[in-house]
Amino acid sequence: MAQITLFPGIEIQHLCFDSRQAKAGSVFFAIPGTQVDGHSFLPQVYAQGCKLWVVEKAPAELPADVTCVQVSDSNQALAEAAAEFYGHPSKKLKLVGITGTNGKTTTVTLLFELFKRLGHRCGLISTVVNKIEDKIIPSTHTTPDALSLNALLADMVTAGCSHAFMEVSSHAVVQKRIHAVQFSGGIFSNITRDHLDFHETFDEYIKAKKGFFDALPATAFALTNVDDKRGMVMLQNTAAKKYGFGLLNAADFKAKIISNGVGGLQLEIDHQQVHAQLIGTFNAYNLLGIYAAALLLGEESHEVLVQISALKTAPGRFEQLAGSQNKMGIVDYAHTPDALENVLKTIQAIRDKSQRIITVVGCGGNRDSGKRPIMAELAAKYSDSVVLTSDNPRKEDPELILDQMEAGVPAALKSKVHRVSDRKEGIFYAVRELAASGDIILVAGKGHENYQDIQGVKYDFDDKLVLGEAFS
Ligand SMILES: CC(=O)N[C@H]1[C@@H](OP(=O)(O)OP(=O)(O)OC[C@H]2O[C@@H](n3ccc(=O)[nH]c3=O)[C@H](O)[C@@H]2O)O[C@H](CO)[C@@H](O)[C@@H]1O[C@H](C)C(=O)N[C@@H](C)C(=O)N[C@H](CCC(=O)O)C(=O)O
Ligand SMILES: Nc1ncnc2c1ncn2[C@@H]1O[C@H](COP(=O)(O)OP(=O)(O)OP(=O)(O)O)[C@@H](O)[C@H]1O
Ligand SMILES: N[C@H](CCC[C@H](N)C(=O)O)C(=O)O
Ligand SMILES: [Mg+2]
Repeated sequence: MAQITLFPGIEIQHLCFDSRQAKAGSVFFAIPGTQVDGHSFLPQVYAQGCKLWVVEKAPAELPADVTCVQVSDSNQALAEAAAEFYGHPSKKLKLVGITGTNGKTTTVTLLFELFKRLGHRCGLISTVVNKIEDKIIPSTHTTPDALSLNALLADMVTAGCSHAFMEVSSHAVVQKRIHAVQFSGGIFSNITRDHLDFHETFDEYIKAKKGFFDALPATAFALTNVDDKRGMVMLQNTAAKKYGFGLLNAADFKAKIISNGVGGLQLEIDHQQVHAQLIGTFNAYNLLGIYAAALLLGEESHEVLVQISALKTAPGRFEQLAGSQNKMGIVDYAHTPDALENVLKTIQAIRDKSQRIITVVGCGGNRDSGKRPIMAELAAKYSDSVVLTSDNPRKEDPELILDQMEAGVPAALKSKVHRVSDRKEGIFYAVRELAASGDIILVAGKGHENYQDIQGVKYDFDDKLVLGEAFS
């Protein structure tokens, strides 16, 4: 029980924004959503005994025993109430958020593992999993809704955590999921096309990410990738202390790649050499980003580098699987054109030239359709053979998604491309029919995911398990 500013003098037992959870003692926030309008459930919540409402639009008839507060933005009101209800847990933690198209999960996972190694009690909020120290809490979103987020942060405080690392998605900024959450630091990884189904234009998508930095307090640090074209723009209006990291341009934190191979990356950071187990130039950025964040949080440079060398890749991110006949499998979450290009370039750079690259890739349904032809073209450009297949078709027809992908493949590359809409059959075809001894099979797009969403039903599916089966 707690009091919140919206309802002075009333003891609140519970906050909710889903009518199905409303009961006596709850405050119900009516939110206009993308599918339905939360205001249409007001009669239902009343019938369930919930008489404290927060609305954007005043109801035509208000029962006499209901206290209704009208606000201009229910999402924002919910975020403020959630922070109050849970006692502003973010202020009791060193909370660092990261935004960007790619690298968020990798960065927060590495930061969480690094800070545990440095002796701190930590929390993690990510696409793959949420954690309070070693306790696992399943993740449903990259960034949880404001209520779940504040509840999770409060549990971290109760568990004695000093630090928490979380992903900040562009959806979360727009829907105010992080409004009223106080960050000690913000990191920007990069921005390339994605989610244009939701944001409509690339400018809107950039604006959403920038909104995270605009809202940081002066006490926080804002750390940006200066090698990204939009890196400086992100920090233009922030009150936070500004820092940059990069491999190419002048920056507060700089790194040089000494070597990049199957065994990992050899980097020079701050005139010190460090060997990391992660592979690829994009991971050099992720590693430099976490090094910079660690120093900005007060950690000692040498100790940080010692611990960085022990870090392993995040689940489903460039995970390697050895197969029969020396075939090598790589499972990676590349589901954007930029990520796919980076991963394929990395494989090209580290492979032995006799090894051919066979890529299995699809594009999710009910998501940005503009990336489909681009991803198929990139797959064909950088691979010796490609199997276009399904990746969470959701409510769309998988064959139509494949038609859109195939349309992006230039005529000269068409002979490399095969089409097998069933993902399991696609992986088997790549491993058993297309790959020869020693070849590399990249299975891209689903990484850690353990389901395939077809028509709203989530069927068990794990790229790593299927790949293992195909190898056996
Ligand atoms: C597009 C989007 O972000 N949608 C999120 C949004 O839902 P919505 O606006 O569609 O809500 P809605 O279904 O129209 O309902 C409107 C309101 O009515 C309420 N309602 C609904 C039904 C009912 O019976 N009673 C009731 O009260 C709902 O609780 C809601 O408050 O608010 C919901 C509650 O917080 C989220 O679960 C939902 O995430 C959906 C499932 C989703 O797929 N989101 C993805 C796109 C997402 O958020 N992705 C990002 C980024 C991913 C990445 O790049 O990593 C993420 O952070 O995960
Ligand atoms: N710094 C980076 N720059 C570009 N690509 C990257 C970077 N880090 C990882 N990738 C690629 O992007 C994929 C997704 O990485 P990761 O899961 O860390 O990103 P994310 O931002 O959390 O994605 P999502 O928005 O789906 O949660 C990886 O599997 C890899 O292919
Ligand atoms: N967070 C991203 C993940 C996409 C992963 C891919 N497997 C897909 O389902 O499209 C999204 O929801 O758009
Ligand atoms: Mg993520």
